[in-house]
Amino acid sequence: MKISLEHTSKRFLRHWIFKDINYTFSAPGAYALLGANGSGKSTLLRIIAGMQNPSLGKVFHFDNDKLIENSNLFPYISFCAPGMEIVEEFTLHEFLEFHFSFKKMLPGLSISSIIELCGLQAAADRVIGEFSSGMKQRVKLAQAIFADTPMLLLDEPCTNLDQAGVEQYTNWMEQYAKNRLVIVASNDVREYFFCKEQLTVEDYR
Ligand SMILES: Nc1ncnc2c1ncn2[C@@H]1O[C@H](COP(=O)(O)OP(=O)(O)OP(=O)(O)O)[C@@H](O)[C@H]1O
Repeated sequence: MKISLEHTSKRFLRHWIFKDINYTFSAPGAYALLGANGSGKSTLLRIIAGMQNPSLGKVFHFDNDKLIENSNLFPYISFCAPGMEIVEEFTLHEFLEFHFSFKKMLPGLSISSIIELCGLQAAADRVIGEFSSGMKQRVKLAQAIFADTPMLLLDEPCTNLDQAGVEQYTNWMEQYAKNRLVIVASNDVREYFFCKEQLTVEDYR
C-alpha cells in the first residue's frame, strides 16, 4: 500500500492552510502528522483518506502498483476522528454487527471479543447515545483498529480517554499497527509514540 501526495495544497476561502506537500506514505509504516492547534492536521488526514478534496494537487492511493479509485477506497481505509458520527440509536452490539457487516474484521476476532477488548462488556446491550464520551471514543477506535484494512488513519486517538483507555490504546497499537500503513494526526506523544516517521504540517505554509 502506498499513498502519494503530489503538490497537495489546501485553502479555505483565501487562507492557505498548507501548500505543496510532496510526500509518500508506504506500508508497512507508521507516520505522525504533527503541528499546533489549527495547523491543518485533521484537514490533511481527511484529504489523505479521500474524504475531502485538496484545493490544488493530488492524492494517489496504490495497492501494490495498482491505482485505487477514490470510490473504491472503503475496503482499504479505516478512519477514526473525534468529530465522526456513530449510530447512537444502536446498542454497542448492534453497532459493531452493523459496522462489521460492511467491513471485514481482523482474523481471530468476533463481536464479543471486540467488546471485551474495549472493556465494555457491561454496556454491550446499552444504546451508544447513553455512553460517556470516553466510552464512545473506545468504540470509535475499535471500529477502525479491528477492521481488516491495510490503512489505518487516526485523528487524536486518545481524545476523552482515561489513563486505562490510553494504556489500552498503547497495547492495541503495539499489537495491531504492525504490517499496516498507520497515520496519526496528533499533538500528544502518547498517541504517536510508535510512529517512526513524522511530518510537521507547519513546514508547508
Ligand atoms: N470547513 C472549514 N471551513 C473553513 N475553515 C476551516 C474548515 N475546516 C478547518 N478550517 C480551518 O483550517 C485550519 C486547520 O484546521 P484543522 O482542524 O485541520 O487543524 P488541526 O491541526 O487539526 O487542529 P487541532 O490540533 O486543533 O485539532 C484552521 O484554521 C481551521 O479553522
